[in-house]
Amino acid sequence: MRIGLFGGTFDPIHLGHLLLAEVCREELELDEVRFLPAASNPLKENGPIADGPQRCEMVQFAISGNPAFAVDRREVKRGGPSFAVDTLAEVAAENPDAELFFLMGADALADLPAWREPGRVLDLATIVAVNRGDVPAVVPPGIESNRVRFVAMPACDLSATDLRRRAAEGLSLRYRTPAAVIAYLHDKYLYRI
Ligand SMILES: Nc1ncnc2c1ncn2[C@@H]1O[C@H](COP(=O)(O)OP(=O)(O)OP(=O)(O)O)[C@@H](O)[C@H]1O
Ligand SMILES: O=C(O)c1ccc[n+]([C@@H]2O[C@H](COP(=O)([O-])O)[C@@H](O)[C@H]2O)c1
Repeated sequence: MRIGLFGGTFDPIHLGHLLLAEVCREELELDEVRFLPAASNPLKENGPIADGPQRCEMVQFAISGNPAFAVDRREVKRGGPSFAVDTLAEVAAENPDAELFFLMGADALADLPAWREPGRVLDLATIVAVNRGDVPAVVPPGIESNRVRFVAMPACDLSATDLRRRAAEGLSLRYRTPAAVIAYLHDKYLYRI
């Protein structure tokens, strides 16, 4: 079993996330990709705007109908800063025969040396890194390059920040995130000011 874990704040999930997961699934022949909404990113000063259950629900809507994608709510249930090493250790213990892959964009790879126990993260999972828009993924200093795989994704400029801004300004989110997510945002009046 080859399991991809895709950690993110997903505030909200957008088509860049879905495309990243799909190109990695295909390229690395993953049996499944588990989206892992973080309770909060330990390196970010400001927490997410939508709460954990809301971000999980949006991910669930976005991936519905894709049998290879799943949402894993453990970090939101655990609460506090979400350290990848804790989650990977749990998933590894639950799936002793699985090979784990942790998916991320170039910006997240650049931050990896600042994560908790990056060496142990690399022992537990192969890192799979994609370009973020036109910015290529590059192995940062101190990270063992033979534990990182690169996957090329069609450049996508979308960010959750941009979606939140558009939502606040009442601009269209159509084709930036799945329709069911847009409906949920409208319904919950999320990111409006
Ligand atoms: N357009 C994109 N192209 C490639 N990777 C992306 C893209 N958007 C997000 N990612 C990656 O997805 C993961 C989760 O990202 P996150 O949920 O923080 O979204 P974001 O769009 O970066 O959010 P924000 O704008 O709030 O910082 C990270 O590894 C990030 O690099
Ligand atoms: O483990 C850590 O120390 C660590 C530090 C920063 C970020 N992360 C994880 O990296 C993932 C991407 O975070 P984000 O906020 O860029 O979407 C998400 O799963 C975070 O929990 C993990």
